[in-house]
Amino acid sequence: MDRGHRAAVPEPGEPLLKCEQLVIGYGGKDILPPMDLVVRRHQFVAVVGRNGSGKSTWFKTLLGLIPPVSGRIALGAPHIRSAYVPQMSAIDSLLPVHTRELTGWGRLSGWNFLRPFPNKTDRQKVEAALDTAGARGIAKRPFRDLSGGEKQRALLARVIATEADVVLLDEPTAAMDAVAEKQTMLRLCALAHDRGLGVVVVSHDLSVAAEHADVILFVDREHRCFVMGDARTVFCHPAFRRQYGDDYCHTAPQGPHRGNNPA
Ligand SMILES: Nc1ncnc2c1ncn2[C@@H]1O[C@H](COP(=O)(O)OP(=O)(O)OP(=O)(O)O)[C@@H](O)[C@H]1O
Repeated sequence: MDRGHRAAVPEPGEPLLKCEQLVIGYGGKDILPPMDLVVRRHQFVAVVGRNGSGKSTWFKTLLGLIPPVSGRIALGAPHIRSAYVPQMSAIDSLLPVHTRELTGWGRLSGWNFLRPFPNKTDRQKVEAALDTAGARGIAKRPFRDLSGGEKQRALLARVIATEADVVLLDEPTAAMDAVAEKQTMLRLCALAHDRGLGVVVVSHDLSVAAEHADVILFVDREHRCFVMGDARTVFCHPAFRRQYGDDYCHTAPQGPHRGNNPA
């Protein structure tokens, strides 16, 4: 298993996003117990769990799209900004825009939507984001004509263009082939480790999550629990084995528990 890129991983830094006794759910009814965790700069967090376990609900709560049942979400500092890539099924595929324009939307905030990117800095940031996401080859193509994996690359470019401090990506490689998935995970690693973002990714590919993430968050709505730690800590935990069996524990890469302690 390729873990060479970890050698240069800096220690997790400044807290970006904090969950303090956060309880998520719908209509005031919780689906998981209270959660305390911190997403830090330079950290790549993978969120795993069976279908319906609460991963997207957690993301939506972090983004303010769903109110918490109780507890608190806090930014590490007032200037911290977050950005989100939803699941593919949540994206309107009929969007009448090209990839470059879509990436430019990542630069929109406040009243900026009134000007179609005349600003040189914005244009440069968009081009850089297309390169970073590996989306230059599809920059001129209409979003609606792209394949599923290409659409995901375009959305990655858009989220990079935001220059957010913490990015939340819900299954960003679900439609990609194995090569594109690996490239994308390495790009996300570079965003975290080299550029110092906090990167949080929902993934159903446990091997890929184990290979790339510094920290794994396992969510289990059925048994109302979650486990957080490095791949071995999580994959060998009884709660995880109850859902996924023992195989992942036997093959889990060994690595330091990077620690993601409550604030
Ligand atoms: N608006 C809603 N009202 C009530 N329950 C909901 C609502 N949206 C989702 N749920 C339920 O909350 C639970 C968690 O859903 P969520 O979408 O967070 O799961 P997930 O872990 O992201 O699943 P998947 O891997 O399939 O994307 C599910 O049982 C789902 O049916």
